[in-house]
Amino acid sequence: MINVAVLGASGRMGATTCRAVESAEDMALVAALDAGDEVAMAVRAGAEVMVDFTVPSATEANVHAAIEAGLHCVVGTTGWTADALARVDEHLKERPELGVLIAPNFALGAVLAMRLSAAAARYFESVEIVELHHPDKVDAPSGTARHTAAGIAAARATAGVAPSPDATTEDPDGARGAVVDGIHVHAVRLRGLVAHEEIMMGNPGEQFTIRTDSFDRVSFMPGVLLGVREVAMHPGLTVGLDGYMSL
Ligand SMILES: NC(=O)C1=CN([C@@H]2O[C@H](COP(=O)(O)OP(=O)(O)OC[C@H]3O[C@@H](n4cnc5c(N)ncnc54)[C@H](OP(=O)(O)O)[C@@H]3O)[C@@H](O)[C@H]2O)C=CC1
Ligand SMILES: O=C(O)C1=N[C@H](C(=O)O)C[C@H](O)C1
Repeated sequence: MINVAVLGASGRMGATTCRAVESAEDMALVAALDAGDEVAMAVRAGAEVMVDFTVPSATEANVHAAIEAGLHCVVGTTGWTADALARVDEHLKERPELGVLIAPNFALGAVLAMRLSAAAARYFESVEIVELHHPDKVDAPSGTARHTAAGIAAARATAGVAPSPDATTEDPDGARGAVVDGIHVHAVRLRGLVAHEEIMMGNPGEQFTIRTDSFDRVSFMPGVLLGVREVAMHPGLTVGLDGYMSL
């Protein structure tokens, strides 16, 4: 049995994760914690793995507290900067036996969309990303869109591909969206949506679109449970669930 603590347990993802852990035959939910609770409570409850679905402003401190306490971490919360990841990496040098998985998206379709778009992007002149979410989401662009853009930008840089053509010189209202690692990212917030992403690529006379849709938060659970099962076998910091998959 793997003893699991969930941080952010009353939230949309935390509550879904608690139910998934309780339903898993090889796991026990030993602590369901929220704002105001301390990671020490998870340790006292016998947790081995902490799952974090909290808020971007809290997640880094939670992970450092968990490392200090000797817990493996599976993190779905967004808002991670390169500097924040580097600090976790550095902290883990003091506890080389621990694993930390930080994954911007646990849905299989989203993981595949990130990998496939990075593989395809070098073959197209233009690439843009549209991410679409429920209106209660606090951050934009989504963590998934940021990670997707980073992967595409790295692949295009390696292949020596020119920036996407764009003749826009007048855009006083920001209609062209955010620019993440040189890739335009457009964020839609609409009641009825859960989590969706479209990566659009274009060449003269053709378009290639990769789309992933999470219609329900249960879509993230196989990935979260995979993370919980595997994290102790992957010491150090892993960013992205694809690090635990054969892709
Ligand atoms: N990686 C993935 O696959 C996915 C990632 N996400 C990400 O997960 C995060 C959570 O999303 P979601 O569940 O929709 O958000 P919610 O707002 O529904 O849940 C966040 C929860 O965290 C709690 N919380 C806030 N601060 C702390 C803290 N310091 N310690 C413990 N708990 C805290 C909140 O409590 P209170 O309300 O009392 O403040 C709330 O219960 C977001 O960053 C989102 O982008 C979402 C879906 C999938
Ligand atoms: O807040 C959400 O809902 C989601 N957040 C993650 C993100 O920012 O990419 C993952 C998924 O898109 C759902």
